[in-house]
Amino acid sequence: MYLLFEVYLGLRVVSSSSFPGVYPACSMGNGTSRLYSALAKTLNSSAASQHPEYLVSPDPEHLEPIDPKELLEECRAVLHTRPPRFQRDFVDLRTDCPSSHPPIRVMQWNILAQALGEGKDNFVQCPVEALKWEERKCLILEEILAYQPDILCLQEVDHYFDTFQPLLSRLGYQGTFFPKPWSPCLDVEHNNGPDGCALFFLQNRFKLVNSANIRLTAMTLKTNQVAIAQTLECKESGRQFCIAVTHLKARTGWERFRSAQGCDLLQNLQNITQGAKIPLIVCGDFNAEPTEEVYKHFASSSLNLNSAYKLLSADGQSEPPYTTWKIRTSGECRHTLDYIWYSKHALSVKSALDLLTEEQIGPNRLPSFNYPSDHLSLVCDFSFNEEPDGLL
Ligand SMILES: NC(=O)C1=CN([C@@H]2O[C@H](COP(=O)(O)OP(=O)(O)OC[C@H]3O[C@@H](n4cnc5c(N)ncnc54)[C@H](OP(=O)(O)O)[C@@H]3O)[C@@H](O)[C@H]2O)C=CC1
Ligand SMILES: [Mg+2]
Repeated sequence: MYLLFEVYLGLRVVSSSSFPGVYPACSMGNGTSRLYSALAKTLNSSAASQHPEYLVSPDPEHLEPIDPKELLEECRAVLHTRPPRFQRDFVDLRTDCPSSHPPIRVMQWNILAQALGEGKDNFVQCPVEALKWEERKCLILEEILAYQPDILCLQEVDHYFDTFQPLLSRLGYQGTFFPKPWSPCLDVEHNNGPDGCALFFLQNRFKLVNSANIRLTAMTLKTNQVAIAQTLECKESGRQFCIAVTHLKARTGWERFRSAQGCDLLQNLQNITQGAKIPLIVCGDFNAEPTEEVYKHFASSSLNLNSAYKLLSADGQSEPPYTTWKIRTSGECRHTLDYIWYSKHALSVKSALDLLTEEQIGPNRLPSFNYPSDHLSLVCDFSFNEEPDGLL
């Protein structure tokens, strides 16, 4: 017990990237570490903004494995006064491509930075008690443990080194974090450090071949938005693929900026996949509806990408009606902003997790006592097409 309440500190590890214009990846592993504290409640979170603990990572050799069931039980004990989890089902998208290898389950999720949720987002219908980190982190972990993704692509992570990295590494994941250069979290009093993108994969399923932290540019200018791209090799099949996570610039009026960031990301992914010779999965909060230019760039790219969640629609051509739904002072915001793009010739989507219904979300929308983020998680099971037709 008390798995949730252990906190680790360690040393920063930097590995080099072979891709031009991209930053070296700050990946966990190979560091020195020490067990730091027993109770998370003793964590002085404001200290994280004075000392860059978010740049350090622990030594996995010192981490005891956790039984996921034990962690889930612990989460449920913390959440016992809350309403039960929403039921969401996987929709079978039967393809004619039987695969001899187990599917690759990918989760895309903007988990809502704690500092932004409490200090900046203005969720006027969400009680502050629903946002308490000690409980909200359990709702996030419960969601991850419920679906057990092989790969986890997260945005707005501002509790990487004190929560997700130590716990997920003990569940068998290898993680990488790339904070935003000027995270708005840092403007919030008692923040826990910058937010950023995080990418986790199960070490027993994949071997890391290459990792790149990318600071996105727009019209050649460096921006505040980032991406992580990793080439992984499946241990079962020996096949390689590239997985990327990003969080593009938010807000209306920034459509051309997002479009430029998308072009930069596509260019980086072209280089990394050698012109899509390696199959690609791109997860992200694009902060863009399907009508926006950046969406169209991805849909028409020479990387031959399709958006997985379109497959849930009757004709396979329409994105879901929403992936985020919240009420701010400015009013109700219901948008489709989150996507899982994949190489449509090399990969098949075997199933996808259905979204929450309007009834489940409820009149006060998200986040809520039942659901920890204003964005829904997206989860897909992918398989490699057995006989790629040569056009990835
Ligand atoms: N110190 C410095 O010199 C600099 C500081 N900064 C800081 O960074 C901030 C901007 O960073 P940037 O990366 O461009 O931020 P973004 O505009 O991309 O938004 C940051 C976050 O705000 C959320 N958000 C979106 N819409 C709203 C809204 N209407 N109200 C409240 N929150 C919203 C987004 O969530 P979601 O994606 O879920 O919609 C996102 O995570 C500045 O406000 C400043 O604090 C930036 C540059 C320099
Ligand atoms: Mg947000």
